[in-house]
Amino acid sequence: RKLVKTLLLRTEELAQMALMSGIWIHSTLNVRPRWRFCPVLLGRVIATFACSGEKEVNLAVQDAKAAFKIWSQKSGMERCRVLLEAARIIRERRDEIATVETINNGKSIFEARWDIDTSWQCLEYYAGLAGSMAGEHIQLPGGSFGYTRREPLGVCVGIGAWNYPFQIACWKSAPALACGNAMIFKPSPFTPVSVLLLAEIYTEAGVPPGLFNVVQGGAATGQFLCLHRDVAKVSFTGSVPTGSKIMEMAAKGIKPITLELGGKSPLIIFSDCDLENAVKGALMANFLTQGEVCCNGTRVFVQKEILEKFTKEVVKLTQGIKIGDPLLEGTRMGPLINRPHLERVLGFIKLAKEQGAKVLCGGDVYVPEDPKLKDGYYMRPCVLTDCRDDMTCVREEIFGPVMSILSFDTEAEVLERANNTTFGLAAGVFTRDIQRAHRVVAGLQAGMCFINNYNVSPVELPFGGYKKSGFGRENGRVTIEYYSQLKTVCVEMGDVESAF
Ligand SMILES: NC(=O)c1ccc[n+]([C@@H]2O[C@H](COP(=O)([O-])OP(=O)(O)OC[C@H]3O[C@@H](n4cnc5c(N)ncnc54)[C@H](O)[C@@H]3O)[C@@H](O)[C@H]2O)c1
Ligand SMILES: NCCCC=O
Repeated sequence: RKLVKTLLLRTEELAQMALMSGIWIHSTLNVRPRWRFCPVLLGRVIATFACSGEKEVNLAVQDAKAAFKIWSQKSGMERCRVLLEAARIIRERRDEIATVETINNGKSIFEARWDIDTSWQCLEYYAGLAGSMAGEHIQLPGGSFGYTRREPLGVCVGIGAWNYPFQIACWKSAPALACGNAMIFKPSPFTPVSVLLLAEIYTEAGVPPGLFNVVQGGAATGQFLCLHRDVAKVSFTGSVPTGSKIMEMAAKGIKPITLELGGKSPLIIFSDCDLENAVKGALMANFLTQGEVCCNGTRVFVQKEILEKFTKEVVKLTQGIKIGDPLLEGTRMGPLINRPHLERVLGFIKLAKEQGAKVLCGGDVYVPEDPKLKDGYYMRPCVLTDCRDDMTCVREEIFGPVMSILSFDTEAEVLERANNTTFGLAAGVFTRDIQRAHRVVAGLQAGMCFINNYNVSPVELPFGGYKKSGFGRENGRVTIEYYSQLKTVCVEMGDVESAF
């Protein structure tokens, strides 16, 4: 807790520095237990974080177990009040948290505020459910009966990706805490800062000490958490390869897991769509958070009749996206997370060109005029056309601002092509034909489907993937199932009828 406090002080300094100079954090250092890692700001180290090793993970689990004993005995309404208070504090500190998140990740302050909104909304939503969680009463012969109790799992672990650091921590911890669990959260070492504010806020709202604990570090720290015998569940957000490792570790302890993994989602634009909305939807589907969004609709299938018109409008709007200092109100695209990732994304574009795609705009490094931003990992958002289904840019998750446009003729054809992927996180359809919209969505192999919009995140709706995009859900009522277990109690009101 002492460490967290020190880091919180550091976070305040960070926010101050950011406000003064318009900057961002990036961290590219190797992270191993007991090593220290340093997010870097404009080439300067801005904070130093200690990686948690086995000893620290054990301490966090020990604290969480103690807190669980207290928290799990509280009534749903008592938990509800604490979560509502935490939601209120997040709302009150929205701009401050958004500023820290912008520094943490590089996304525009405009967008970071949306993330903070979907964060406090999530806490409010599960606060509302906490008080109404209940089991069933089942009548049996002879006056006997049974009932079920919905019980928490124990100490849950949350492991987060770097693209939505604060939001991911809230989407995992809110349902976990509402169900009566404790949570230990490990953010990505690229974005270690903002979740510390969440820990502070939960404490201020009244959760017992240790109930929401943050440990810092990378893969090794994550492994200590996943393999710990007293950890009851792991909820993971990240890439498919890491998700597969989490599954292996969980299998050793027969632990339930939630996996929120990557995607290569289709966005289908039929010729009868409202073109203006479809164009706006395509930008929403591709360029939020510098394109570093798991559910992005990066395979944009456009019906041939409107291909030219749609493409022209998309390119026009894409070229108008304001790139720059993410802390400025007018900016809509900041720098990518770090240099290796920027290079990886540019590599995908190079390969796309080699494979026959045409770059209609962007796809190159962007150097802002402001000299203090010159070392940022900026690129201009890219629209690719002449794409084919077999190209690497159409098959693999790029996780950057790169939209691939493909054309199609018929509904049956596009549905087959849209589903021809190992991923299944999201999908979108733009059409004015209501029957077609629902018919196509029913045929899409994706967990989160949008009709006539894209990448909106109402916390009331379950979010999660099909196929290699994972399983389990975040948000919505169903997530209660993933953070609780049912105990059945069978009550005999008569005498024992013995076989012996
Ligand atoms: N489906 C979703 O909700 C969702 C949301 C955001 C990001 N993502 C996906 O996340 C990926 C990008 O995020 P990333 O680069 O941070 O992913 P990543 O898999 O590299 O890392 C995710 C987290 O796992 C930790 N980790 C790495 N190796 C580990 C191991 N062996 N054991 C335990 N923990 C380990 C990392 O430190 C980090 O905290 C993309 O594929 C994106 O699509 C999915
Ligand atoms: N707003 C939800 C984004 C989750 C994926 O990256």
